[in-house]
Formats: sequence, C-alpha cells, structure tokens
Amino acid sequence: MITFIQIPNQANPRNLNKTLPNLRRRRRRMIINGGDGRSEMASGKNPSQISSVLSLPPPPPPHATSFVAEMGDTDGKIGGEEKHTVAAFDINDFVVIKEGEAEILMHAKNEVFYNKAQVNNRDMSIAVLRTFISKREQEHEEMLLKRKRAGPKVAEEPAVEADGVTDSVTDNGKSNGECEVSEEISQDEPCSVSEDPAVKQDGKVRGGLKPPRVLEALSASGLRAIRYAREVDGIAQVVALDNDKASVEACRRNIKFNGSVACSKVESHLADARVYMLTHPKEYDVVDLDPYGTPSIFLDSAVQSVADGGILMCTATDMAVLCGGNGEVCYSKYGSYPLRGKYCHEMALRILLACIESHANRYKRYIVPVLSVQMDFYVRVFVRIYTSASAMKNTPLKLSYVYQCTGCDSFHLQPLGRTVSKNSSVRYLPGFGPAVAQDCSDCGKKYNMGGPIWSAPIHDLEWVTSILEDVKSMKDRYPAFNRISAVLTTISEELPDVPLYLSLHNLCATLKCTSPSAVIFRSAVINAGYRISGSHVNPLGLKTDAPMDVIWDIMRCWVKNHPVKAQPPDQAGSVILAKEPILQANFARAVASLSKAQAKKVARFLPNPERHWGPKVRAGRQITSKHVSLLGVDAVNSVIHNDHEENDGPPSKRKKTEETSHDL
Ligand SMILES: C[S@@+](CC[C@H](N)C(=O)[O-])C[C@H]1O[C@@H](n2cnc3c(N)ncnc32)[C@H](O)[C@@H]1O
Ligand SMILES: [Zn+2]
Repeated sequence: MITFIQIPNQANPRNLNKTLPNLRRRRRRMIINGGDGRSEMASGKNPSQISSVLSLPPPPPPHATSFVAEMGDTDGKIGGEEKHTVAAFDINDFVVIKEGEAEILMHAKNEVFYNKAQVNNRDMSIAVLRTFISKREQEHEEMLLKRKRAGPKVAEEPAVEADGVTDSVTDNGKSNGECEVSEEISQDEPCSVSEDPAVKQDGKVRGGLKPPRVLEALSASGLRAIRYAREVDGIAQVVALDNDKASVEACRRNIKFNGSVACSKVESHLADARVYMLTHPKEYDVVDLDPYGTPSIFLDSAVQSVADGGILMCTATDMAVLCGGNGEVCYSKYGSYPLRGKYCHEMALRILLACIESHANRYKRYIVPVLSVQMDFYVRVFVRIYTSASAMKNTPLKLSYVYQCTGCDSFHLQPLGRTVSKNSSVRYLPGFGPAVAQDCSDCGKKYNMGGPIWSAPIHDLEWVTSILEDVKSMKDRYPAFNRISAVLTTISEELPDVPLYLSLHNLCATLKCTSPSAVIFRSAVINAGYRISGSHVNPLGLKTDAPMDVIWDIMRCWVKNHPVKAQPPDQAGSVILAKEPILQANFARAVASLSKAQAKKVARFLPNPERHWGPKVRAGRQITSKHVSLLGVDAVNSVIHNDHEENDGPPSKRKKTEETSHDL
C-alpha cells in the first residue's frame, strides 16, 4: 500500500492551489519521461489518493510498478565526485510525506528518523534562513559602500570574499521545483551536484558575494536539507550528513525523489558530523544541528565549521537535563548548573547559549544570538559567529550566575565580569559579588546558585521583526504559519534586556493568596515606574526590570486588599507578609498593561494541533511501556496496540522517536 500524506498548512488550506501548477507540470514531465517521474510514482500507485489531496482528475496510470533508483554507492566517501547509488527498492514499501515543498519517502520499517511535530522547527529555520540571506546581502552591500567611501584605492578592489571566490550568475528563469532539467534527469543518471557552488538559482547579482553553503550535519531523511534547497532562494548548496547508513540511503533516495533542484543542490554523505565539521573549518555559512537529545558533543566542531558572520542553528531536546532534572548531568554536558525555577525553560535557552559561547571562545570566536526559541519540547537557538580576540573579552559581561531562594523563589543575577573605563581605555575585571546576602532578604531562606547563563539579549529584535514580516508576506509557504507567527509575535514584544521571567501564580502560591489578573499586576509594575512584558516561553511568564523587593511590595499591597488565612510564621510567605510595604502599589489600569498583540487580539500562544505532538524515540527503537514518561500513556498504548489512527506518522512506522525519552 502506498499512501500520500501531506502536512496540512495550518495557515491556509488554499495553499493546495499553489501546488497544482507544480503537480500539473510534473505530470507533464511524467508523460515525457514515460510515466516514471518520481513524484508521479505516488500518484501512479494510488491516483485516487493523490488526486483527492490535490483535487485533480486522476493521472494516467503508470507503466512502472516499482521505482529503481541508481544513485551510486554509499561508501561514505566525502566529496562531490563519487557516484551515489541506492539499491533497487520497491515503491510499495513506502509512504510519501509532504512538508512544505519537499516530499519524502518513508519506509514501512521506519528505520530513519522523522518527526512530524518538528515542522515548527523546520519552518522557523527556513524563516531565519531567508532573513539571514537578505541581511547578509545587505551587510555585504554596506561593506562595499564603505569601501567605496573609504577611497578610490580600496574601492577599486574587486568584491572578493576572504577566500577569493567571486560570482556573477545569470537567472535560469525558473524557481525552485520548476527546473526545466526535470526531463533530463533520468533514473539511470546519478544526482549531480552543481560544479560551481557559487551558481545561484534566483539570478540576483550580489556584487561578489558568494551564495551561502549550508551544512545539515544530522540530516536523517534529508527532509530539512531538501526543504532548504527547494524553498529558500539563493542557497548555493546543502550538504546533508548522517552517520547512519539507512539514513544516508533514505536521504539520497529523497534527494532524487524531489527532482532537479534537490539533485543539483543537495549532497548527502555518510560521515560522523564531528569529524566532518572539524575538517571543514569556516567553510559553511549555515550549520544546522538537530540531534537526538543534546547537541553538546557537536558544538566544539560546529563552532569551527561556521564561516565568519555565518549562522549556527542548534536544537536541544534534552529539556529535563537543561531544566534541572539532573543538575550534575547538565553541568557535565553544558558546563552550567540549572535551577528548577518557573523560568527553567528560558534558563535552558541561556545555558545552551552560554555553552556555545564557551566553545566559540576557545577559537577566539564569539556568538551573537539573533533568535532563541523554546517551542514544543525543545529549545532552538540561531546565533551568528564571528572571530575577534578583542571582542571575545566581552564574554564575561554577557554571562551571569543566578541565585534563587529556596523559600520564596526570588532570583538575582550576578554578572561574571565588569569593565572600568578610564579615558579611552577599558579594563576588564571580575564581577563584584556576592550579589546577595547569605540569607534571602525577602524571606530569610538560603539560596541555590545556578549558571553561568547567557544573560545578554537572546534575540536581535530587528531580525525578529524582519523574520516576522517575511513570514507574514508568504504565509502559504509555511505549513506551520500560525504557530511560528504566534511565537515570533510574542518574542517581538519581550523585554530584550531582562533575562528570566517571574510567574505570577508562583508569587501567589508563596503567599497563599488569590492572584491578581495579569493586567492588574502589570499595571502596578508600570505605575511603579518599571517595564514589564510577557515571555514567549510561558503564557504566565512576566519579564520585568522591577527588583524583587518592589515585586513583593506590590504583592503585599495586593494581599492587604485580598487577605489570606494565617499561615505558620516560619513559612516564606508569612515572613514576606510580616513586613510593611515601602512602596504603595497603584493598581489602576495602565495603558501599556496589554501588549500591542494582546490589544489587537493577535494570537500569541496556540495549542498543539493534535495529540502526541512531542518528541520521538531514536529511529529504529521499539516503543515500549518505558516510554510513557516521554510520549504519554495514550501514545504508547496506541503503538503497543497497533492503533494506527491515533498516530501522527505513517502506519506502523511510529517506532522512531528520540532516545531522549528520559530527557523530558
Ligand atoms: C533527530 S535526527 C535529525 C532529524 C532531521 N534533522 C530532521 O529535521 O528531520 C538525528 C540524526 O542524527 C544522526 N546522527 C547521530 N549522531 C551522528 C553523528 N555523530 N554524525 C552524523 N549523524 C549523526 C542520526 O543517525 C539521526 O539520523
Ligand atoms: Zn526568599
């Protein structure tokens, strides 16, 4: 049985109309090719299913019942020359999964990792990649202008990048997925990679700037790599690695299945990503790490493989580790101690950033985060990487330890370093400490100390605005449009310089009082002269620059009007309430107590689109009852009892999920 599964576009079902011209074009190609085109195989094997998804009349019957791909050997050699073959396979063993413009073949045995829920992750990455490409061009143009202004000598220099490659490319007049060479790629020809990685598809002249090369270091089925190649204009090449033979075979099959643009741009190699990245220093403008669980073992080589000004995109799904489930494990992997505060998901992002910075610093490099997202069951950060021994000295200013009270959850940050400026010179010194007394000044209990975390901004708000605008301008091209635009909207309103957030519910739990509404609490903070915003990480999270004693004073004033039952005197809440407030809180509604998005009723947080929207166990692993903590009782039962309708992947193929079972 062959099945065609399409990830629905949450934004607009009309997006299917966009697919029609492509399909018609492909169908034409199928006829030219004698009915053996790749995408048509699916329609050929099950015309009614394909047609029902795409509302087309049934395609002509195929004359082939199996698809045999000739793609060279899989000896793991790295380099573009070797022939890639995949053994003959029977199309009947596969289902076709469509996400964005990519279609991948998933084998019934499901030996290769695929998680539908990661569509949010892939869409967000595509959005960042598009913005990266346009910002990079903008920066290059500004640099050329600067050179020109600097004087004729410099201006006359050719627009050549550090490694001396220039390019001037002409348009082939076709967009991704519409390349005329479709007919030329016959099944017995190997997928070829563009000889010149500088060749661009969109034909824009970029004044000597090479189009970017992307490394998808942990590629599994190649879905992500293929989406990058087909959906993002201006990419020169995507190299997809995996150290698993079945994944590389699947990736090569999928590259071929996706037609000429994928074939000309995506290369797949069997390789240990760590070795590959180490041996390709500063070669990739974009490096994407999307591992099972922790990325920690890949970071040292990844930061070396990114070109100057390039971008590293990195996922971590070991949230239990990053959120303090096992502090010592987190320390061994990331070099930071996590705390189990309500803000732990943001702390996870900041631990990952601090860890990447620390690896970058080893090579006189440093990071600039452009977007850092906690979504679904993982964190994903997008950081640019630069080399500068002097800029690197600023790192301790961007890191802090966190003191968190064991009684009332008040938290305080202590930066690792500080600077003293005298005339034009700057001295770098250790931070002053301790930032807090031995016992909590609010409730008298001890502090736990965590970190160091990245305490500088985790997003570049100009980037966030550009990404959001770009996403909105092509909403039909993002299957997860609703979700990613909601996340980006919330991020765009976050206070950029406040590292962690408070939980209003947690404050009230400490005092055992009823909760003011978020609007009333936000008004009191604003009326006291401080700033406050939401957090994309938690709908109940509140970021503010008001110090903890002001926050507690506001709550003391609230409790005066909303009294609580008497509690034992040694409890943190009782100690806090025993003090008279210094500040008299004003709860009158402040104009800015609702964010712009809230005022306009723009979606900021969305529920998961369906059940079991979560991580998966490692490819090929059998789901057993021990995965309950990761996947939930329903999901495990549905797999154990073969209840395929409950599953969000291909029937009986849900055996692959993440090893990180224990990680959530
Ligand atoms: C979570 S999956 C990647 C999913 C993929 N990025 C996507 O979006 O669908 C992780 C992949 O990393 C591969 N992998 C694990 N360790 C590796 C290593 N040292 N080098 C290369 N690949 C590795 C695994 O075989 C697996 O296919
Ligand atoms: Zn306390």
